[in-house]
Amino acid sequence: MSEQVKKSGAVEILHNHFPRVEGCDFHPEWVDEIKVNKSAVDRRIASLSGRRTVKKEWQAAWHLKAISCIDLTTLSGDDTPGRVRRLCAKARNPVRSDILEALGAQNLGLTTGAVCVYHEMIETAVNALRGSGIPVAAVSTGFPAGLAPLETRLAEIRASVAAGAEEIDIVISRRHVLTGNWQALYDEVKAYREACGEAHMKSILATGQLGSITKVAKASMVCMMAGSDFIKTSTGMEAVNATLPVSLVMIRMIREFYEKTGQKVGYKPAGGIGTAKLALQYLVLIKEELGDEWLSPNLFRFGASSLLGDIERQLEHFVTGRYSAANRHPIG
Ligand SMILES: O=C[C@H](O)COP(=O)(O)O
Repeated sequence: MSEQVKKSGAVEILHNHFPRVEGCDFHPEWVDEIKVNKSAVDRRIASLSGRRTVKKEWQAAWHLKAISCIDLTTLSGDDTPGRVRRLCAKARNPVRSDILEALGAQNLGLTTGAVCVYHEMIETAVNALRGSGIPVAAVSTGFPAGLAPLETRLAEIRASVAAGAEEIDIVISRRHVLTGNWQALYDEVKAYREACGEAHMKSILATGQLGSITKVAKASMVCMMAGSDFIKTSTGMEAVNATLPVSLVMIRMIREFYEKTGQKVGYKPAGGIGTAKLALQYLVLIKEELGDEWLSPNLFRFGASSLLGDIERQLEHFVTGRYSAANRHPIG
């Protein structure tokens, strides 16, 4: 492995051997005191691209790190066991062996962070990933709208855990945020957490539907109080999904929750993150705002269906000097 790739501590695969977030009692005053200065957020994000450029071996190392943090996702009405098996094969071997060898990274044990599917595909994914240590994440609670009856949503979580999902991505009821009913949001997420048992829970806020970034910040805080292991931006199916400004607001809430409780909550931007360049901007933001500890699959994931293909393409360019067609890097 090249010295820089090695020195960067590019990848550590620690699937799920990480304590659950406990959460805490509901503190309405923590929600009331939250205020977000939108222009300050926009200025901070505008300064991001000019502040740090990562080149050559360092860039390759960051790309490998990004891969280790991907929840490789397929959430489509026409998903088939065959597609899910191909996706799982890619999760096990995310980068072509000739590229890894050229990077000297063939012994890294590189995999994606998880594979993310609908409930019906859990069994296929669990079988295809057996022995790899890669967890299966299942979207749940009536994903993406979350408007099934509460008992149905809770039963879906329990069924997905019983089927072998180690991570459950729940969707919150957006109406609780839009009407400012923070107690109802807390109760809902806490009930989801209980239904998850030992499975890790990621709470999807659907930020593009919450009306304002102040509401995003407040909803983030409530979801963490209720015991979310991760907070996640989007289902990938809203009109607006993950953005850097929204991410800054959410990770500052993660920092604030850590300062208040000592509990480390993970972050998962999802939806529309399809290029290696954008992925690196997210990693820089995490590094600068939360520090290196959060740059690990235990505390950071990308929810993405096509990002891996672009990163592999950039890695191939790094080792060969040539760009290949995107269709030479199929995902599933
Ligand atoms: O959570 C994952 C998203 O649904 C994936 O979104 P994407 O297809 O835009 O990468």
